Amino acid sequence: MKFSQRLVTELKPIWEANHHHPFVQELADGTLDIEKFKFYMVQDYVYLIDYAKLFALGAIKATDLAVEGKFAELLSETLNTEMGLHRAYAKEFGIEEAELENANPTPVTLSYTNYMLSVGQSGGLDKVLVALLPCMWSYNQIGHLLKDTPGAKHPLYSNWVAMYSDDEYTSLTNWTIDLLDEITAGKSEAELKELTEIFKNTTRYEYLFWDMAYNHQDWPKIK
Ligand SMILES: Cc1ncc(CN)c(N)n1
Repeated sequence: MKFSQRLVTELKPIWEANHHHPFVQELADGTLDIEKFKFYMVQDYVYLIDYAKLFALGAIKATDLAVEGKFAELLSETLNTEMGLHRAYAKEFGIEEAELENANPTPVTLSYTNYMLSVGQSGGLDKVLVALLPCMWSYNQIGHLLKDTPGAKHPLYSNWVAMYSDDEYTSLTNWTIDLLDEITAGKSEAELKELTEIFKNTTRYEYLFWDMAYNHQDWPKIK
């Protein structure tokens, strides 16, 4: 069995909990409170500033030129296309770009990005991949799940659904999954277990991120 198939089989309950989170469900129904979406969008922008660096780490740790180039493409897509969507939303909400960029990360945002970056910096390409993959892969699946829901026609949420179900995003996600399968073929059970733990942690962070956005979880208001 390919390692990617093993991951989704082993982690099915968490994986599906992400798909069924109320934030995602209400996005699909088009009933999500706009204030929750705004809070999410700002936090997601701050998240992506650091997440994009994982692709730079992928390029550093790549052992061939084609892989290095693809990570450069992923970095560029994140900074320009994906974050471009957030900048367009911010404009619509009257949020200045500087405000977006300098927003204070919540405890969950900070912990999630710090975890990924620390795993990515200390490990090889395999660890970079399992750290970053739940983010891409779960959003691509959610994008496809939402393609035929009212959310895909919603005046505000349709662009979000279109971004993550898009062919380009799907093909970059599939490339990343295939690379993981390629470089994990032949690894020992102990190595695969360690990689599964990292993938599990970032999958759980995805859940925490939806929860943080849905419940507006921020730092305590103590001066
Ligand atoms: C928290 C989070 N996870 C995943 C994605 C998709 N790149 C995102 N924008 N934000």
